[in-house]
Amino acid sequence: MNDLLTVDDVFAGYGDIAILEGVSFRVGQGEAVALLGRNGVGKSTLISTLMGLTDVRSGTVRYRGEDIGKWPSHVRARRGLGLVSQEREIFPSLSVEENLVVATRAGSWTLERIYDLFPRLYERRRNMGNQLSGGEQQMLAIGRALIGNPAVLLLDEPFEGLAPIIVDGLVDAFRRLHQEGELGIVLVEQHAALALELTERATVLDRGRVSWSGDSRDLLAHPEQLSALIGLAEAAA
Ligand SMILES: Nc1ncnc2c1ncn2[C@@H]1O[C@H](COP(=O)(O)OP(=O)(O)OP(=O)(O)O)[C@@H](O)[C@H]1O
Repeated sequence: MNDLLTVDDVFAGYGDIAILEGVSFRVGQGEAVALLGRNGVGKSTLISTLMGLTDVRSGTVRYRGEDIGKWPSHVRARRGLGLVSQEREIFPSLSVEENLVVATRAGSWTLERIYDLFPRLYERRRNMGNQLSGGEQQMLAIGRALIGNPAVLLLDEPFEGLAPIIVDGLVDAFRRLHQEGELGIVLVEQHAALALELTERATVLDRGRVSWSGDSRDLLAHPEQLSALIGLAEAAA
């Protein structure tokens, strides 16, 4: 498989605070990788590192084989890294459609294709960003990332805080995106079992280091190992 993103032995953090200590990670085209671990182990920091938003002390981050360590985050976004952060980052005073239009970059993702994936956004296209439910905001955040026509989609806890029926809809959309096979997807998720069902491979972090990396099905088949890695409550979620 062609790797889109490759992280090799990265040490990174915020100013003098070291968070990631020797993390290696990769995602290829058409592949979904889960990023798991207890609260505060560095999952979001790794996503931020991929986007160029942390201070990298050593190690390399490559995109399509090219060292992108010096690329600012807006260049990474323009070249193909699409981020859906926990903050969602939609414009509250723009309509749904305007939010999508301002994020558009040329490629196969168009307004029509976004509305086909999320019919709810079509129904709400004239609503302002601040007039949306949490689930609709998350659909819009994912739509905004997709219409930027990324090669890699980075999803930081996309199902967090949403009602089960809304999560089901987002999970369906996730499966569809994955089946289309165009994107590399990184899924940060607290609900480990769900994340493992949705992905081929998983990386588990523990206090800034990789504690496990391998086939998602293997970890799903060994609940005792999963709970030892990430805690009983998270494994059962
Ligand atoms: N901007 C920041 N400046 C300083 N420290 C930070 C910053 N952001 C996060 N941290 C710290 O980095 C560590 C890792 O946080 P991070 O958000 O990456 O963990 P996480 O695994 O994503 O956790 P969660 O599941 O709770 O989101 C934590 O100790 C956190 O307090």
